Amino acid sequence: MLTFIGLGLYDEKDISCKGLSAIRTADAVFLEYYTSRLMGTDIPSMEALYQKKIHLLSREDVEQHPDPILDAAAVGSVVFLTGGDTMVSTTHADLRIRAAERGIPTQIIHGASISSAVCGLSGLQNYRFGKSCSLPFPHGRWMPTTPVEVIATNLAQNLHTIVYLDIQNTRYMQIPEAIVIIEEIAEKKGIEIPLYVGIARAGSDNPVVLAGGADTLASSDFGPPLHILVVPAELHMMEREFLERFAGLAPSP
Ligand SMILES: C[S@@+](CC[C@H](N)C(=O)[O-])C[C@H]1O[C@@H](n2cnc3c(N)ncnc32)[C@H](O)[C@@H]1O
Repeated sequence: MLTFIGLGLYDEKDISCKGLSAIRTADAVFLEYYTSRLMGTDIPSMEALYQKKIHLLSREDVEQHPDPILDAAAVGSVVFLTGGDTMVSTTHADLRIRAAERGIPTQIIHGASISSAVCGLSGLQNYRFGKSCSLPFPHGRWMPTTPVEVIATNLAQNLHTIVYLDIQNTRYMQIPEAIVIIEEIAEKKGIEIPLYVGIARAGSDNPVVLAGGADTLASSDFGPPLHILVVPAELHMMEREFLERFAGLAPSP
């Protein structure tokens, strides 16, 4: 049996009771820590709560050499852990399909996801979101243009956009840096982005949520990662009021 478990958003205590008991009774525990991370904890604290040794997996382990995970799941009970919810903005559907091809039973135990936390913390209504995008770190002079194209397409259809920010080993893209990159590309393409919402440390006791223009957010201190950005479409009345009350948006004249 291969059980995919979402760990939730911030620390080891965000896991569901169902997820915790599946880990405690598992024969092997694998953790994928490259798509997202629980910044309020560390692996020794997770192992202490789970009462299990964690095997840390790289992207190559999961996407190119998953056989050790599948071999273990063919003969015992294996749990595969991911930050957030396990199938949201990840490629783990592929691993579930590979398990099914080998006749290995699978199940999912869900965790809280940043994609729904964004709606709760910003007041932006979930049914008004278009396609989301990821902003990678630039390589030398190369800058990714796709995220800005996704934002422009969504804005044209009056839809909000989630922008996931890159994680590379222990380097985490932060909101001010992301805005500088997006604004540089948007300017070259003649696209104007009137408003951003930046969210830091969703799921912690002190999340920061700020709404404003590029200059305001690029010069704001959001504190430690993880960070995420939303580019809102035209705001509905209640969305505007929520952002004014909870995210420092300047009241409209
Ligand atoms: C590729 S997505 C994976 C989403 C995850 N599977 C989930 O359901 O939450 C990871 C990105 O989401 C954002 N993110 C995840 N957790 C976050 C948190 N607690 N606070 C702010 N941003 C977060 C960061 O931009 C991070 O790089």
